[in-house]
Amino acid sequence: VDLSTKVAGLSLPNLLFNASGVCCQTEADLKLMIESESGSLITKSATYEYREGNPSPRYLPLPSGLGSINSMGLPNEGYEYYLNFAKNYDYSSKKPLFISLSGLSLADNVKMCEAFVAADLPCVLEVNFSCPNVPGKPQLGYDMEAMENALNVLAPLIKKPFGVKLPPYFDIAHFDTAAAIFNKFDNLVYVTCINSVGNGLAIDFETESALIKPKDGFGGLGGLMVLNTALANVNAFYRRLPGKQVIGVGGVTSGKEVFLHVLAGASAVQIGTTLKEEGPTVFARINKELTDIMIAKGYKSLDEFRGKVKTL
Ligand SMILES: O=C(O)c1[nH]c(=O)[nH]c(=O)c1Cl
Repeated sequence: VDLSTKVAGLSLPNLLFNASGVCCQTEADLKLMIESESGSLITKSATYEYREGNPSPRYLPLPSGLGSINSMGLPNEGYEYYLNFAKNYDYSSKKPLFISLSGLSLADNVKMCEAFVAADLPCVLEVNFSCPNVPGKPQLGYDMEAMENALNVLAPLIKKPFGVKLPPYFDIAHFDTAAAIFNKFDNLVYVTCINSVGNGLAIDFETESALIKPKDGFGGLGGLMVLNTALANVNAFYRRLPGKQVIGVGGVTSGKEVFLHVLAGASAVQIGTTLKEEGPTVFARINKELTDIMIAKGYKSLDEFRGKVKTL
């Protein structure tokens, strides 16, 4: 069976890669991704300056096994580190490169995009709209006016095809409003759904304490528990963004959830919590599981069932 796919004009030998933030902060992490059976790789969201991030514990798998919680606080090496990585990347390799940018202000996003545009590299830029915005204001992805203003500045600046990373939405009117904004930008060629489900709280029964240190224990939720929200966001934007693509992420533990993400409309599928817990061998395992599922169901390629989720 053929697990290859195209996203933003890039050809991926298979549809799987890392969720931004997992196994992608340092060159050592990114080397593990290059050596893995993933079809691509994306860097940790970059800010203009290096960031240490929040105090630990700041990421934990949940005792229930149903997912994870994190309040990393955007730890990253600073955008020039990833620009340098992108300049030295072997673009003749079969794995295309995605770069995630998450400026703490529109001005920072502009400066970082200008630097990448000036370098004119084959990697694809993805702007993270789930990034913390002005304190006291909602994250960019939940401020529709601010999101449109940012795209009015960044889309023309980036010029080439690019993508955005979106928080989960939970209201049909929000899917409609967000999609109407994205449809105004021709070079916004894909959306990645979903980022973690924001501001969950994990409490330990024995110690009666929050599990993570930052933000009184509040953090983004990932893993199997967010699968159905992820599938809804993938399918909602698949239906609303004709001519654009969706990268699905959220809740992937096996080939089965990858199959569901593609049924919902995903062109590629990212793995976060399960990659963090299992390591990069997860890609070989899940590619095999998906292959077995496709053989059992009689599909030879992803196109045969992409977006074909039935309704009753
Ligand atoms: O705390 C983080 O670094 C973080 N954590 C997430 O779950 N999603 C993000 O986009 C970011 Cl930027």
